[in-house]
Amino acid sequence: MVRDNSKIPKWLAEEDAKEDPYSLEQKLMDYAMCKTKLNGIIPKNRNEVIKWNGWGYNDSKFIIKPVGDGLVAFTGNRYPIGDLDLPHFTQWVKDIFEVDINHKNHPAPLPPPEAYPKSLASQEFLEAVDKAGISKSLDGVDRLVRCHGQTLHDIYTLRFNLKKSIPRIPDVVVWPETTEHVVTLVALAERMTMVIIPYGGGTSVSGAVTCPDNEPRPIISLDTTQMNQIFYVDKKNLLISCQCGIVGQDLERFLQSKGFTVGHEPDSYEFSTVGGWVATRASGMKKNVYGNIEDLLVSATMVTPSGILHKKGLHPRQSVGPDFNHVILGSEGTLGVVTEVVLKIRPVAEVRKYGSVVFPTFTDGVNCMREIAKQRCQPASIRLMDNEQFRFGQTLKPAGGFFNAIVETIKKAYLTNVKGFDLERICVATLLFEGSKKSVEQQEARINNIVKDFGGMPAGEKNGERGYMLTFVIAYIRDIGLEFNVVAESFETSVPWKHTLNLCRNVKYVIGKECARHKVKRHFISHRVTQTYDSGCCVYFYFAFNWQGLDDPVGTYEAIEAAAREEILANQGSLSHHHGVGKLRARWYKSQVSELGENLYRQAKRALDPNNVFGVGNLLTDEEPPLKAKL
Ligand SMILES: Cc1cc2nc3c(=O)[nH]c(=O)nc-3n(C[C@H](O)[C@H](O)[C@H](O)COP(=O)(O)OP(=O)(O)OC[C@H]3O[C@@H](n4cnc5c(N)ncnc54)[C@H](O)[C@@H]3O)c2cc1C
Repeated sequence: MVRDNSKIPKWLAEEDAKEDPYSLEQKLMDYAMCKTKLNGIIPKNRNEVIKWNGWGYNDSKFIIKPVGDGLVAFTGNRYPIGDLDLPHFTQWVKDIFEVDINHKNHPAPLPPPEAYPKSLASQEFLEAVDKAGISKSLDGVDRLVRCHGQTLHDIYTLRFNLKKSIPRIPDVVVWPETTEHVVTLVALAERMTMVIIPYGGGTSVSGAVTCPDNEPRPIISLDTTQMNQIFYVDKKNLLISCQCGIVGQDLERFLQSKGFTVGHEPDSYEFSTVGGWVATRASGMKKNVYGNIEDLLVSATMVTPSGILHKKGLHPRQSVGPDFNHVILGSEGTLGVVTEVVLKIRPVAEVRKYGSVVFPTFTDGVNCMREIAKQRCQPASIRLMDNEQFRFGQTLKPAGGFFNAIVETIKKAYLTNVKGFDLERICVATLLFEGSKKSVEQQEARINNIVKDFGGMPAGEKNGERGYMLTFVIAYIRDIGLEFNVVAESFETSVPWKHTLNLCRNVKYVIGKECARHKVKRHFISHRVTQTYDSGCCVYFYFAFNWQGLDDPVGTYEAIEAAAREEILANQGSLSHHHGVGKLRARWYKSQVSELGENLYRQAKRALDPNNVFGVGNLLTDEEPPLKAKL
């Protein structure tokens, strides 16, 4: 950590310490402590730490050990299932997908240096970047690892299609460190007819950071990860001011060491950035206590080709016309670069406690979630898995039951007092409580009471903790699936309570029907309710299939997911609760916001970015003049 104590802001020095119980001296000390550039988890050479063609840390992955008929294990020691053999999971994979573990698809290696397309960036641009003191790279690998996010399409292309051709990759990568650097880059791009794609953690699952195939202009990948400075922590007003490239886990590590938290934990928070959260309208698992990103964002600075969009002051609320934070939120890299933000913080909770609850059926579980939301007593996080996901989760334990398996808990209870729990029908909610000891106890008691009314029963703390751990590990499964002919992806929506059960049932039905139509022999579809609100919830689907016998696995997957999305919309679900629109869902954008709404967005784009410097191609399916590339 490098400390910079030199610039204490004027406003802070000028404040009247006498009238303020939080003394000026203390403030100055806090400020000095906080003006900090973090040593972030993502280095410039991101592929040294993170997989370039898959999810997560290089040292963490599912592998098949040559034991017997093949045994799945998870490597590394970052997660609780690290370095463990997973015989139940091995069997599950064989049973569900009928995979042949002896037939492995080997992913393509990184192409050699001469294989990358020549950069289209002009000498004039490169010299201007050097002159401004901004770090840059023309290296093929640096460019390749930033041409994509985490969609199935992206990862499949990198693993299996590179041998045929290299997709459109950025022409140059730049690492600005300040808002001034970004202003310079945007001005250069505007003057030299270039495109900028802001690149944070690259965890997008909507195609939002993927380079548009047909972009003829030079593409700059503006990597924000070196913009990772904390400006200050304001303990009195409970705010943090920082740059946009800070990765979630770095932000939390820093803040928690000072006794605070933002509390925003999307499942990708190990790698996603603050700027990415704002640009995609992210939602964290603990939103019930801390809020979604739109609740946490007090102020944002966005550099656009037309100037800097930034609203004055750090007011708790304003009635000053439409809130332009909401033009920045969800802009998906199409309007400018978010360079700095002020977010709300909270003191770290005294107690963090997990829990789990079993229900006889998913319907009981959803009805209970609805009641808990109605009474507004949701813990920090509450998630309800369907039976398929519950059974799948059970397989991710080593032989001999290292974990306190939920099945054991239920069996014991079944034998003693609860009759009628069918392991083929039950569903499980995992809970995470945060707060004071007393408030957590009260919340838990209240929830357990409601749960009883819906035929549910508590299933222990360990099972809950395990459920949350699995959230992070599940993301690693797709990579090994791809090696054995299984494609997998998730998609999500938000839906009013009264349509939730129908939506879940109908989407599963449509997926089954579409799989049959596309001659998919073995598939897996599962859902969970991940967020709850007064008026509805977020439903998150996992879908995977064995692609044996199919010519175009990704095309087939996309066709089936599109049918599922149509069904979601027909069942009053939204286009997205938190993944965003990107390129994947752009075809439905107009239908969701109305023609006038889409036109309003286009006019905002024209006002902020008239020459389409931020021509990443999200939200809109076309690029009408004047958004069309000008060459
Ligand atoms: C395993 C996994 C789990 C996930 N779980 C969640 C979840 O629980 N909740 C959730 O909300 N999302 C989740 N996501 C989706 C994704 O992590 C979020 O969309 C996240 O907010 C993206 O942040 P990022 O820094 O990785 O952005 P990137 O992927 O780098 O970029 C996403 C978009 O934001 C733009 N962008 C990035 N930074 C800036 C900036 N500074 N200024 C302007 N535009 C910018 C990009 O141009 C792009 O359009 C998950 C994804 C994965 C792969």
